[in-house]
Amino acid sequence: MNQEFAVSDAPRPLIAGNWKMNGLRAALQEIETLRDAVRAGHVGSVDLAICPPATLIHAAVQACGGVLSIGGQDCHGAPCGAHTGDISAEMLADAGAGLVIVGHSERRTDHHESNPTVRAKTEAAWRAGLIAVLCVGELREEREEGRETEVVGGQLAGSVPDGATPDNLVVAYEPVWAIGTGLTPTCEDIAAIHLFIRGELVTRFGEAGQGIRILYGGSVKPGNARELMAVENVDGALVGGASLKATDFLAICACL
Ligand SMILES: O=C[C@H](O)COP(=O)(O)O
Repeated sequence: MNQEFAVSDAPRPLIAGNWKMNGLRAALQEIETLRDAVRAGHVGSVDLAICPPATLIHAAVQACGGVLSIGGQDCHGAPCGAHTGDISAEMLADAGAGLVIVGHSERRTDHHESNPTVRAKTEAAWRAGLIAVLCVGELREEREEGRETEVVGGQLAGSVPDGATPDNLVVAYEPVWAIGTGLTPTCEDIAAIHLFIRGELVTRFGEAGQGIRILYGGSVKPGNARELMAVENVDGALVGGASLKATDFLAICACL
């Protein structure tokens, strides 16, 4: 690693909330609370994003007043066509989204999404001008077998297209066993796998790989965020449950 670059030009942190399948229109109040906090100067030098359900994206874009990014939780690889129930990256962009989560473990599990599928979705995001927040992470048994770098390395190699830059890609490391469980890896374990991911990105993309943000996700809460966000090569967080309430989300942001 280029230590001088890492110290002087560390990426600006990103705290992204993934609401998953939660949120009716009343939840837009949470977006308004975040907007007001940013406008009041209560959020420091950190980028904020919320990925609500697709039904709320357009309204969330209106509610956020341009002071935080709104994103999708998934997109199809094609721009349009006979894919009932799916949403294209172009549709997300048309609704005002600036980013989209791809390859979340809940999509990889529930919808059997493979690495080539995630790669196609990432390319679709880029085609539509969106930042792809690409998720990787091992299962509990893979961690217990000491295979986490093998698994994550395979996901990166298979899912990340050529041409990644800090402006079009964010990687989110989310150990599947830590999602929604209240469990988190140790800081040493997070440091080790984030360093591994950084190395893979630099090997493949050169200096651009130094600037690609690597988020940690999995049971990030106000009570543990400070310690998790202080880990080297952790450039922010992908937050699930604790992003549903603006007060919790802002408390996490305050830890950076
Ligand atoms: O996308 C977010 C992650 O799946 C983390 O969810 P969680 O914070 O509820 O564990």
